[in-house]
Amino acid sequence: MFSVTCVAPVNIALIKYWGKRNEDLILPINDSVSMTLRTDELCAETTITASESFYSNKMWLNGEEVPFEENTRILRCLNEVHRLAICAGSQKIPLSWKIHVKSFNNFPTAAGLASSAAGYACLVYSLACLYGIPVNDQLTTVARQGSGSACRSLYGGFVQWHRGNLDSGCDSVAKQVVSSKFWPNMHLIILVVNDQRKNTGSTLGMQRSVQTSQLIQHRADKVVPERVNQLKTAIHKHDFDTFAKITMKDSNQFHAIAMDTYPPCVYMNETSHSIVSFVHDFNELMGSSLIAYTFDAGPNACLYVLEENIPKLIYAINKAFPNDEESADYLRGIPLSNLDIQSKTKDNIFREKMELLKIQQKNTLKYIIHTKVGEGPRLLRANAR
Ligand SMILES: Nc1ncnc2c1ncn2[C@@H]1O[C@H](COP(=O)(O)OP(=O)(O)OP(=O)(O)O)[C@@H](O)[C@H]1O
Ligand SMILES: C[C@@](O)(CCOP(=O)(O)OP(=O)(O)O)CC(=O)O
Repeated sequence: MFSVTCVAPVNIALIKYWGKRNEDLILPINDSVSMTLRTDELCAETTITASESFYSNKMWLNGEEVPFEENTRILRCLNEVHRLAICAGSQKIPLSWKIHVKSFNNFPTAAGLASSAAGYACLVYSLACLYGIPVNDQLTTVARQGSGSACRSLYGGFVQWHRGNLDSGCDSVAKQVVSSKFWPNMHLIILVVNDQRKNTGSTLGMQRSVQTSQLIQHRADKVVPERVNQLKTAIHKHDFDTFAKITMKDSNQFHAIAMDTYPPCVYMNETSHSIVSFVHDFNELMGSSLIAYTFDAGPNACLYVLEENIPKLIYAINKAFPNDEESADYLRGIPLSNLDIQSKTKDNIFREKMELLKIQQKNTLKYIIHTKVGEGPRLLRANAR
């Protein structure tokens, strides 16, 4: 009996993947670029056991058994890893042995917080560790077939998923742009507006967009290629202002396409839109873009911010989105206590500016997660008995 336990991170796209040119192989119509988050706050943890005595493949997600043999995405990942093991001549364990997969997410599943990205990246990475095959660009083509965005979670830092041109999908791979060490003070504040299961999943939503949106092809052909280059240049130069503008514009364009879909996919809600206004008001008052928002297929806001600007941002969030609770349950993740938020209340000019922010109703945010750029998946344990 062999078993491995691994963790894999979530990634949040700056340039969004939305639309497939091949549904089975999960081949996208455009490149995308993301930032991988550290695993301390958001991760999937997966244990895979292979044994000669298991009769069938089984899987449990967050403690509940879920179908394995009926899930074509999981089967495809397993078959592809087997194929790579054969190609690599790896004979660590017999491919005929059945496996049991147990996976947990330490955050809400299927709520628009990229659980499928962390989950499939963790599954594929764990299979690679189990069968002794290397983690490289080829492995990202396997994670891609679990969930498109999962291919980007196999690397840390900033990652580009190249759409590729081949029908086989061999060139539709993720590659690291820069490691997490390159911009270590890049943090993320997630404003959780709703952590319930969402209405239209990404898979169905983007399928409908490809079929009905007249804007989507223009985005893929004309807008994204230029944006990807500009964003990568901004990352290489540590140019937060440009990084922020591109990120916000791309989030807005993705939601414009979701709305151009027929029937429309409405992912953002009233609170999401008030967060957008808040960020623009804050940046305007500060005289440059200190925060960038992005929204995936749900109402929750991901705010990119440099570490040195977090005290200002948290002060402003508390002002504009007042909350009765200030417990650890409301402010989750990297502790804010060691950040000098109080000193901002003594800065008169800053305080006066913050008086101009529009105040929302109390308790509109459910909770806040503070995290930062992080590394790719890692092996926690391996056992042989
Ligand atoms: N740890 C995991 N291991 C394996 N599969 C997982 C795991 N977590 C989630 N999944 C799969 O991903 C599905 C959820 O994907 P879905 O795209 O609906 O939500 P999401 O990834 O949280 O949101 P989004 O992709 O819009 O950010 C689950 O139903 C399950 O099939
Ligand atoms: C809005 C997004 O988060 C969409 C993610 O879509 P998925 O990767 O969940 O879709 P499938 O490939 O069908 O599994 C944007 C992004 O992460 O790039």
